[in-house]
Amino acid sequence: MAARLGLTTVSSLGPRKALLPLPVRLPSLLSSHRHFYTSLSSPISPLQLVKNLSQSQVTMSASGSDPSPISTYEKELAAAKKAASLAARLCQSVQAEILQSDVQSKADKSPVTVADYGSQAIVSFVLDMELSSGPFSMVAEEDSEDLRKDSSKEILSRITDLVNDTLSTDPSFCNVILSEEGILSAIDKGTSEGGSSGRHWVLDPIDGTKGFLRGDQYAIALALLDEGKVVLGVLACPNLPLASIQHTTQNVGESGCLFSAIVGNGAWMQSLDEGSSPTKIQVTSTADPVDASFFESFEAAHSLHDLTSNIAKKLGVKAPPVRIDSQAKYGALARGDGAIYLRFPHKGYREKIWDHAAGYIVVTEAGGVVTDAAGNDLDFSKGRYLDLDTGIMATNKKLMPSLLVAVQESIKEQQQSASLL
Ligand SMILES: Nc1ncnc2c1ncn2[C@@H]1O[C@H](COP(=O)(O)O)[C@@H](OP(=O)(O)O)[C@H]1O
Ligand SMILES: [Mg+2]
Ligand SMILES: [Mg+2]
Ligand SMILES: [Mg+2]
Repeated sequence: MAARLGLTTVSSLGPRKALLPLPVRLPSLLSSHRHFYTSLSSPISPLQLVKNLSQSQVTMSASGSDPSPISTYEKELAAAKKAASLAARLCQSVQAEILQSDVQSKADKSPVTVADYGSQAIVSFVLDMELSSGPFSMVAEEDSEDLRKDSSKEILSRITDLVNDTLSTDPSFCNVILSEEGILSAIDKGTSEGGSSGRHWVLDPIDGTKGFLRGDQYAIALALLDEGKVVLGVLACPNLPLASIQHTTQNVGESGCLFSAIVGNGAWMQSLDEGSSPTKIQVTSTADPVDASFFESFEAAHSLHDLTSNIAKKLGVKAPPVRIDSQAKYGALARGDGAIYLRFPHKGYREKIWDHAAGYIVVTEAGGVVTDAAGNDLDFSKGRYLDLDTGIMATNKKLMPSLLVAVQESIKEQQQSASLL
């Protein structure tokens, strides 16, 4: 099985559109979006713009292999897929030519790139445009604080170009040009605290930034919370092979997967290519740990590899761990490439909801189970952080009881040996 999956071929974006000298004023019909624009590349009436947007919304039919029946969150799912796919397109163009100057360090020393910011701006903008009715709340990883500093002028200009270039590839947004202030305010729509009431989008614009920088796996992870529950999730994984990664150590064949799920409607996967159709996916049905293999973080700083290998040994797993970055692990698990995902961060680390919400619903709708180390369901209703016992594990329903025992025994042993030191 793949120990590390590499980079796929990526395409570059086309040339920037020239700006018209006179900004077009948008009437009150679009007032909530007005701050986004400096100008439009050709005159277009607001009504036409609204029509273009609604025509572009993809609706899923209940026929063939498509998900059925049409559910409550259908419109939101179409918007989420569109937003994540466009963000993936932006990320692919940056990963193709990643420059050291495009990388910044956040206050906590974690890396953030022009693609993290650009992806967040695109998703925020597209969701807001496609679902313009009602209040919009989003809990997202990035904010604009560092970008508003004088030292970030160049980087902000690059992000603005990237976002506009990417939007220009979509027929519904090809006449839209965002200003730098529009980019900053789109990013800052992600500052919600979430919680147990109302609807909140949850976004990780690039999950696995370290993998992204290495040219490995990453994901654009977008979910919707409704009254504190995850009801919809989309995971765009541009570098994940479409074929199973169970038996290969190489990144062979075509890559670019879009996973999606609506509560009660199963989990689905399709190619990130335009016009692809989703097919239903399911977790593996294996009940024998000897046949099982497990995923974990590539980064040892993100999960205790010693502890997870002890858990796997106790359970009877024979295969070595498959270490890949990001929530691509949840996607691969949901389609049965492996049987278990283990994540046991170092003491004191607090998990954030955007690192798990989309992966959680994709796996649970594929028939899997995701819990903390005590076997409790994950609670996404407590704000920006997950409030949980020790770690996170995901597997199928048959393996979960023995996995829980192995996890609890291993944790106890680890605590005992720590107390002897
Ligand atoms: N010390 C730590 N322990 C656990 N997770 C951590 C961590 N430091 C960062 N992370 C999280 O791990 C995520 C990546 O997970 P993975 O290891 O599965 O690729 C990061 O998401 P970002 O890349 O979005 O910042 C970040 O939120
Ligand atoms: Mg993340
Ligand atoms: Mg991230
Ligand atoms: Mg990060």
